[in-house]
Amino acid sequence: MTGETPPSVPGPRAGDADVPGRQAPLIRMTNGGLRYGDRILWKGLDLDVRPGEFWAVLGPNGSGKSSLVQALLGRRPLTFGSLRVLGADPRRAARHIGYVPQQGTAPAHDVVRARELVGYGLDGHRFGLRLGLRGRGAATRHRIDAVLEAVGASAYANAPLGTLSGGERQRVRIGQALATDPRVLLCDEPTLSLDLHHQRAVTELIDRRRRDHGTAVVFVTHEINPVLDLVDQVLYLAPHGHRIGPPEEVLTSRSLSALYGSRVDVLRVRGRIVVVGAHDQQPVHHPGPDAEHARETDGARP
Ligand SMILES: Nc1ncnc2c1ncn2[C@@H]1O[C@H](COP(=O)(O)OP(=O)(O)OP(=O)(O)O)[C@@H](O)[C@H]1O
Repeated sequence: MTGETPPSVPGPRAGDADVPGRQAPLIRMTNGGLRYGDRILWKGLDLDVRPGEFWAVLGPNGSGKSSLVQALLGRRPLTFGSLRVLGADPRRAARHIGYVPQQGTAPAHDVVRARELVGYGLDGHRFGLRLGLRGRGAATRHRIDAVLEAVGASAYANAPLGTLSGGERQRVRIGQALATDPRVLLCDEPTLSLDLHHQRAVTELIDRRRRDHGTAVVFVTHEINPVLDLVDQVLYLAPHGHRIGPPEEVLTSRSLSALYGSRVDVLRVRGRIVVVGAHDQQPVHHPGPDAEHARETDGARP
């Protein structure tokens, strides 16, 4: 769709060789870390996000989930380690990354019409404003219409964003993120403050994209249950380090108690996960330089 050749993906990491047929990662972070001033948000992160995978990023307020998304977008350089997206510096891969931000528009976006916002996605002007759709070719207009239809937003294509409900706006934003045919989709709490019906609609749109096109999804959320059936890997960022693995390995009482440094109970009730004692509203205090990552001490990482 973009007419550009995407940057190539990296070769195998040590250990990949014993997994025949495994696709090369679209995102590879090696020993990644981020620090603001003297505060380390996270460090020692090794991520391999492969085509079609759905990653959920969980953790309490202030644990650095959005900062991780900013790093993957190439807006926030890592303090430690290395990051390649489609085998390149993330800024070079930006054209192939779709980004769905949190609810709540910048006021400047309120007057922008839904089809204009999708148009910015097509132009690669996802993060700024451009004026009007005049001068665009018929092919572009058709593409915008097709995207709006795919996300179920045709009915309000010409409505200013400020007049749409939260759920309607999120559909349009997903359209904007999908407009360039992204190979990686970064979603920062895209369902926050949506009702259950709209949460489901939004996650279905994202899931359909990865199933139909092999787009890798990184999905930041405070609420795992609406996406639990979709998740391949969880990255849990917490006060005492981080943990990576499938939900059944990461979301356990033992694992979360280690991550929070206090007793946390994980209960499974009718297919839902209930976490008791994780103090999600408590700001993260920072691991000192000698703090071990829970996944390193736990010894249960695959
Ligand atoms: N540019 C910055 N300079 C300094 N500190 C920052 C900067 N951006 C974010 N922070 C701090 O880093 C911490 C992590 O922020 P971030 O938004 O990544 O957390 P989060 O896990 O997404 O939180 P929430 O769940 O509340 O959205 C916060 O304490 C925030 O104040």
